Amino acid sequence: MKTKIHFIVNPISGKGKNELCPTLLATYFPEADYDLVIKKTEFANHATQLTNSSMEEEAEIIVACGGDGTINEVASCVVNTSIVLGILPMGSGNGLASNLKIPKNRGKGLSIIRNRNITSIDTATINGSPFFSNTGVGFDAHVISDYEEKARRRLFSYVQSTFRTLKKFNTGPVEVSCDGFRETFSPFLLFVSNSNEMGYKMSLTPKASLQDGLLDLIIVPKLSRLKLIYFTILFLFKKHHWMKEVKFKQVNKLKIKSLDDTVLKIQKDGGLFVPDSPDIEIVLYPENLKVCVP
Ligand SMILES: Nc1ncnc2c1ncn2[C@@H]1O[C@H](COP(=O)(O)OP(=O)(O)OP(=O)(O)O)[C@@H](O)[C@H]1O
Repeated sequence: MKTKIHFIVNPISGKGKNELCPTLLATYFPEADYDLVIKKTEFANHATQLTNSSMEEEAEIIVACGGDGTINEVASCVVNTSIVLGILPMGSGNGLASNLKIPKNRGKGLSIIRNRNITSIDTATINGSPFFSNTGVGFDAHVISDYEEKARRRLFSYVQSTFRTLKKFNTGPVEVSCDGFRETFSPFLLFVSNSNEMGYKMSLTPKASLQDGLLDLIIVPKLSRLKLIYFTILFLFKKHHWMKEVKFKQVNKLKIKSLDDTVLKIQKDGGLFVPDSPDIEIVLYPENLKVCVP
């Protein structure tokens, strides 16, 4: 029996113009042993439709070829099934791939899928919608909201969005509750991560693990301009835990309530997510996604 592998390629992720060359694929997956299908996404969320049809077509491995957004769309379908997720990083940040030590090099990425060294990782949901890397309701969500209006998916665009957001960022008070902990504050950051990397090798939660059955929560209340500069410098040097205002927690579920009843802006795996209510519930599910790793 041939192994069925389907590749879902997001042509616009990262620098764009992503393609998978069938001749290159054939050198890693000989026709005698593999049944390969390449599908290209044509619009946002198309990867979900394509993955669902690949599941009906009985693909055993479905490879997300893109960034964290594409992985989110593919993995949201295969989570809790025996279907294995493959990852070929083609995004801008590639946070999850980097945490899993999957390199950007196309040949190395294909070898990892061919070797079929499979592990199970934790996943999580926010108001029932899956995420795999991280989610946040603070500054990061507002940056992503600004970034999504721009055409170019580059590091420089993130930097531009960050500066624009700094000028206008404002959020109302929220209440966070988990495991006997309850806190009310107006967040600069309220960031929940399954992975130890956000992309571009940057991390707010360096102790997070994809296999510890826990989500890493970082809480930073609104800061004065001077403290914000200090936080940014510490963050760039991975020392933001030095600031007394920065709190970390490890939880397996938490609730966030918007106290002024506004529906919060949410960032989920680097994309904007609009919840249907001011009340947010985040839940971790241990090791329910199978992934090819080095
Ligand atoms: N043909 C398309 N046209 C427009 N948008 C698309 C198309 N195909 C996929 N998308 C959308 O592109 C978005 C961005 O994809 P993705 O997150 O993979 O790339 P990225 O943002 O460059 O990488 P990263 O998240 O790692 O920084 C996804 O939300 C996806 O729904």
